[in-house]
Amino acid sequence: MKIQVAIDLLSTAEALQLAGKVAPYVDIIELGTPLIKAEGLSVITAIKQAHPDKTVFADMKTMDAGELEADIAFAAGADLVSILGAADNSTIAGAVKAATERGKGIVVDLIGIADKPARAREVAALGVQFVEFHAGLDEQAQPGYDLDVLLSAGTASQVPFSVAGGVSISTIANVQKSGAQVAVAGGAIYSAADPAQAAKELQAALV
Ligand SMILES: O=C(CO)[C@H](O)[C@H](O)COP(=O)(O)O
Repeated sequence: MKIQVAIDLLSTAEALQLAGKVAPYVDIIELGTPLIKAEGLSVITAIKQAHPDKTVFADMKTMDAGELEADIAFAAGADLVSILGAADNSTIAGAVKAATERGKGIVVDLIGIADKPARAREVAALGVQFVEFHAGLDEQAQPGYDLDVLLSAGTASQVPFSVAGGVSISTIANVQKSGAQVAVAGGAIYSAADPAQAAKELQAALV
């Protein structure tokens, strides 16, 4: 299983600093949606230039104009771009077209989707690289939030998937057992007193 650090900070300087600390322990560096909105596509270029050996994930959360939005993120240096699972299939297909032309990949984010396994199977058939089983920050903050529900849905989908939704050192073993290809960790790394140590411990917890 790969580890993806989600950088939900708000400046390129902070993102570069964090990425510099944790890069040795992660496979994928994600530029979070708030970061891209705050800094623009230039943050993607800055991170890719600093870490050309890492997969750079632009969390665009695109809902429309899939081909155009994916293409501008790829042109800026992204290797993977997220499109929302709630988008029309034509939006996802357009993004996959842009990815294919550039030799890159699309990840569909199932945030807000009720029947995640069913939608995962539909979008997998459109040629996406993997599907993200995702409970967003607001959903995680609600009482009764349970990551295991997300993990069970991922396993049931029988398609290549990642998991995002409060993944931490106490849950990463269960994420791996679920069969996920990628564990996404944001706050567990960027809010840690020592982000490099936190990322190192997540990596060391993998079997
Ligand atoms: O995409 C996101 C929010 O929409 C986050 O990056 C994702 O949820 C991972 O962060 P955390 O591990 O803190 O939940």
